[in-house]
Amino acid sequence: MTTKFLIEQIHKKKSFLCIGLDTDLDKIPSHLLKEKDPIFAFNKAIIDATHHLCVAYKPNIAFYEAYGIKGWQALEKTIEYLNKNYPEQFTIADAKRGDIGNTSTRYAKAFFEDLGFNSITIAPYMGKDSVEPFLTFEDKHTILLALTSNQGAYDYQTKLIDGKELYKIVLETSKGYENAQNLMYVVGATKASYLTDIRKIIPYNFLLVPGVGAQGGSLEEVCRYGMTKDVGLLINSSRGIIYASNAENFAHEAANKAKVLQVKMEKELKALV
Ligand SMILES: O=C(O)c1cc(=O)[nH]c(=O)n1[C@@H]1O[C@H](COP(=O)(O)O)[C@@H](O)[C@H]1O
Repeated sequence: MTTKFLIEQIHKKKSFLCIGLDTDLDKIPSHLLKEKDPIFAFNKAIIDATHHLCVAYKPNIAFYEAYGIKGWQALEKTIEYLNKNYPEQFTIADAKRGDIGNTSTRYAKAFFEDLGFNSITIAPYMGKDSVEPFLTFEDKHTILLALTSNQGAYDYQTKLIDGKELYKIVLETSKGYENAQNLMYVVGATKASYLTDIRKIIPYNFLLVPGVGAQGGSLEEVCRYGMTKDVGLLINSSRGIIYASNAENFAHEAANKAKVLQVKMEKELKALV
């Protein structure tokens, strides 16, 4: 998917919401457990009920790998369902991969070609040759972890190297990678106050911003400091939407939670024009 198409979808739907499909058998409504594939049944219901309120879905791969081959099959069915029925949705494999070049090439093939995701999250730690294999795919996006939402982000990411924070070095260095136009970055919503500095380094790139809802980040603050004239933001919420209810009408309740965020986003988009 091109970035231009993603921006068009954001304006069409008046939303830059990404719904995280962090599907956990211990948390989904118990009536689904008798389904042949409870993970897919849950995802399908959530997607069908929320697709008009969001522009992206982000399955976190850990939640599928945790169930072995069955989890992997549920992931495959979910991305196939999205690509077939809602091809306008931007899909993110939250896999946080990155390895030596020839291994990264295989990861890229797995998520971009075999599974058909539009994008993947990547850890920058192993450097240029671990990231560039993902960037060679046209109209696929590599979402590099810059400043993450968790407490551990302060262990390394904000540490100074020659007087500069490590996350700033990640941003500046990656701008020089081949096909850097295919880069997006992760910045946690809990780190909104850093966004002014971040936008000085990457004024245009899209940011994937997790951490609103369950982790306590503020959508309004993220928009205040991180929004660009082309929006430039995909704000993710996972648990806060998909586990809104355990009742039979869980998908409807999830849509209600998504709607609350979409309405706030519509307001932010109005202020932009
Ligand atoms: O790459 C991510 O998506 C990510 C980066 C980050 O810094 N923080 C973060 O929470 N995430 C992911 O975003 C989702 C957040 O989920 P909720 O806290 O339930 O909304 C999870 O899938 C996390 O793995």
